[in-house]
Amino acid sequence: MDVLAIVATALWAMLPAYVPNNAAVLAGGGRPIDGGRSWGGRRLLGDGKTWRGTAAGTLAGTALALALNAVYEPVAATLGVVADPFPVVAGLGLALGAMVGDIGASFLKRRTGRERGAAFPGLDQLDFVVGALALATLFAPEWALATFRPSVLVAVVVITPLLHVVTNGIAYALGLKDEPW
Ligand SMILES: CC(C)=CCC/C(C)=C/CC/C(C)=C/CC/C(C)=C/COC[C@@H](COP(=O)(O)O)OC/C=C(\C)CC/C=C(\C)CC/C=C(\C)CCC=C(C)C
Ligand SMILES: Nc1ccn([C@@H]2O[C@H](COP(=O)(O)OP(=O)(O)OP(=O)(O)O)[C@@H](O)[C@H]2O)c(=O)n1
Ligand SMILES: [Mg+2]
Repeated sequence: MDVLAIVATALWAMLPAYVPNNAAVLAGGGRPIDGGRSWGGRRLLGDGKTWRGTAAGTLAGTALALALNAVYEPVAATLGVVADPFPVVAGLGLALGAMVGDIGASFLKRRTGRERGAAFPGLDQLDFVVGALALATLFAPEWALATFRPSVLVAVVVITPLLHVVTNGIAYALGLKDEPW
């Protein structure tokens, strides 16, 4: 695979894991998943992880995977994407995994004394990637292992932090987030 095909495949395959983060920001808020509970004097997760945001993110990512399948032939082939269409369980795994990874990162951030919204460079950019790849591999092992070959994984790990910084900057500029990370 040439570099362009590797990058296009990484972006294409990760879209159902990227968009949940955006959807959660747009639809987030409401009752926190941890119900306000604390552990060791600090919140379990914090008010940044809500049921509505998690549900919206999971739905948006899964729906996007199915939408991408609908345009798979003309778009993926043109972009040089080397991946099979998303099995619905792969879309679900990517989307739910992104949310679970982000929730896990919030748990760790609270345990290390970071308040809600505090930056944790590296973790903030890759938490949802770990969750998405883990759940996609769990739910759809054949598709995930065939799609996320080593070269594509390297592209995901390199590109995602850049995308995360840019889109968080856009969200902050648009007033959608209180901090640009
Ligand atoms: C191109 C297609 C098919 C879909 C793109 C769908 C889409 C919604 C793009 C919007 C990206 C954007 C500019 C959003 C800004 C506004 C917003 C709602 C931001 C809020 O989210 C910020 C942040 C929150 O995450 P956090 O909780 O962890 O802090 O979101 C994190 C961002 C990412 C995880 C990465 C986002 C990247 C994308 C949404 C995809 C970018 C799309 C491409 C690079 C093109 C796809 C290329 C190919 C070859 C398919
Ligand atoms: N499962 C989720 C994830 C995100 N969000 C919404 O998206 C915003 C941005 O998400 P993120 O940056 O991950 O949360 P933070 O507020 O920074 O909280 P934390 O410090 O726990 O990351 C959150 O404030 C929240 O409004 C949500 O409601 N539910
Ligand atoms: Mg944050």
